[in-house]
Amino acid sequence: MNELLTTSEMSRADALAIEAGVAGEALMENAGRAVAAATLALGRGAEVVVLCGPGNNGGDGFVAARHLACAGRRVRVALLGGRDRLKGDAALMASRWEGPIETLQPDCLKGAGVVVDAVFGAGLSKPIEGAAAAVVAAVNAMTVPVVAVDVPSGVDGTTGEVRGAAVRAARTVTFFRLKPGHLLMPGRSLCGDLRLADIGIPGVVLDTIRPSIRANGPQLWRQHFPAPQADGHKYDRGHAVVVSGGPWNTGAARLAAGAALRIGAGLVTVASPTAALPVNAAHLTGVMLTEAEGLDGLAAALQDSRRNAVLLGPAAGVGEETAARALVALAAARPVVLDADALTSFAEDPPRLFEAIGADAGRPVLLTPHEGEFRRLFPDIAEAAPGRPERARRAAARSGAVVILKGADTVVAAPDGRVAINADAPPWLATAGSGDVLGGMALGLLAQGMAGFEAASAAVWLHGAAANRIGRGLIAEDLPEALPAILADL
Ligand SMILES: NC(=O)C1=CN([C@@H]2O[C@H](COP(=O)(O)OP(=O)(O)OC[C@H]3O[C@@H](n4cnc5c(N)ncnc54)[C@H](OP(=O)(O)O)[C@@H]3O)[C@@H](O)[C@H]2O)[C@@H](O)CC1
Ligand SMILES: Nc1ncnc2c1ncn2[C@@H]1O[C@H](COP(=O)(O)OP(=O)(O)O)[C@@H](O)[C@H]1O
Ligand SMILES: [K+]
Repeated sequence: MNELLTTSEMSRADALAIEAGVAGEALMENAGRAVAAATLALGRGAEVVVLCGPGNNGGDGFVAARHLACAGRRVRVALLGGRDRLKGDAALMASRWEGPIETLQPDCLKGAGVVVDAVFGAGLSKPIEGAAAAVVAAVNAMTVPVVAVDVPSGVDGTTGEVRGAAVRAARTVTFFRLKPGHLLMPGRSLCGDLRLADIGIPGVVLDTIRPSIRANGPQLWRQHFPAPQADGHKYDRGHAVVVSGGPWNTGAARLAAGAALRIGAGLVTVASPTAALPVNAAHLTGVMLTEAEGLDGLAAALQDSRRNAVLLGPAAGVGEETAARALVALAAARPVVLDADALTSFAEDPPRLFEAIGADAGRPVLLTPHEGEFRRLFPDIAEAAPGRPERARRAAARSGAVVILKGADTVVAAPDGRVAINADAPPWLATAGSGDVLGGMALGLLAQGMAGFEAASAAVWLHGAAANRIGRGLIAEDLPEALPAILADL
């Protein structure tokens, strides 16, 4: 059930269900009935105003209106555009609505105690303007609960972006499977409480559609998650290496190293420039320390093949020195996580990085950019691709790396096209050093042999889960400490 369907995949699901013998009319009837059921308890008997658009979303609205009226609610219906524009099942459902149909405009909302928003759903094809925009503004100025049908009108179901204007709903009822736009920002913040209704589309249609986007959660990677063996040795759980910045910039590497150890790497070593050895030594206990001065020093530290995964970037400094170190790490035939300054250091010449990744396509490389770092490495993709999942997917395909595009709605994409969207992280996770901890968590999972996409998705989810457990007041140092309880629950 963690598949997410783009709007075009959803219309394919609809068509395949109809091909398999389910009546389109029945799908719409079930959808509208589910909306009515989700609306009935709201507004304590107050009048419901159902706002219908010219397509099938409006058709669902007509069905909901009929069921609400049958259940004894006072209901008014307003339609955008003439009734003669309605086609197919939507026209049929409008004909089954026995009450009057008003013209959609802000005045229709007078006296409403609950609003059902059935203006636009999956068929949103352009920015909302004119009369529809005026109604959206009027709805959002009210304090009554709004139930959105499929998506809040104005939210793009595939990208979560607002086109022109969008309704802010208290509840959203969608059908068959969630859509990416329910989890991506700002869409997620406009949906309110999300409900998923079964409308009779058989699950087997997914075998044909093969959706590539999923909601991130343990279902996606639990079976790949490393479990310590009773007779295991610490070396069986990998030896992760985190490259430290200079003497004034060492904290980020230690945060990452602590997270790698907490998530189960058998050993973790900070590889430090000579001048930073004393400060690192003064702070490290379970994490080990080794000298890695300059490029030769790093290459020498990575000679030991038991050191089987490397993270570079946190507080590394932007410039040629860091870019060259990243190339040394990538040349050493083991999983690599590149974060922060290691990404920005390739802003002048991103293909140089992608070539080095491509030189050994067999091992996983993770890139962990936030939006700003992403734009520096993939400026054209950031400009042109519609929505964060597509941006991350194109970046992964181009770079050959798993891309973790960080934010409130972190997206993980693999070069083979798989995408996971994370929707559970709380806003207090945005705090100094939290990205370094995420890099360390991903590193620790790679060191334990987890595959790239699964390691990245698991790290992102556990990072958010740790933040939820800690609550407000979180600082980055707390995140690794919260992991044991979450791992125990997995
Ligand atoms: N698929 C399924 O399994 C099921 C789907 N179901 C329901 O169907 C919904 C999708 O229906 P849909 O495809 O008819 O699209 P919908 O959202 O009603 O809008 C299309 C109309 O709006 C118009 N329009 C668009 N944007 C506009 C704008 N900015 N400003 C002005 N006009 C604009 C657009 O005009 P056009 O683009 O043609 O010019 C067209 O007339 C889906 O969300 C779900 O609720 C359920 O019944 C159960 C089964
Ligand atoms: N509004 C938000 N809600 C939830 N998580 C967020 C939000 N904003 C940022 N994050 C997360 O916080 C972390 C910040 O990482 P990053 O940008 O690298 O910051 P830093 O460099 O300070 O560590 C990322 O994991 C990101 O996904
Ligand atoms: K809607």
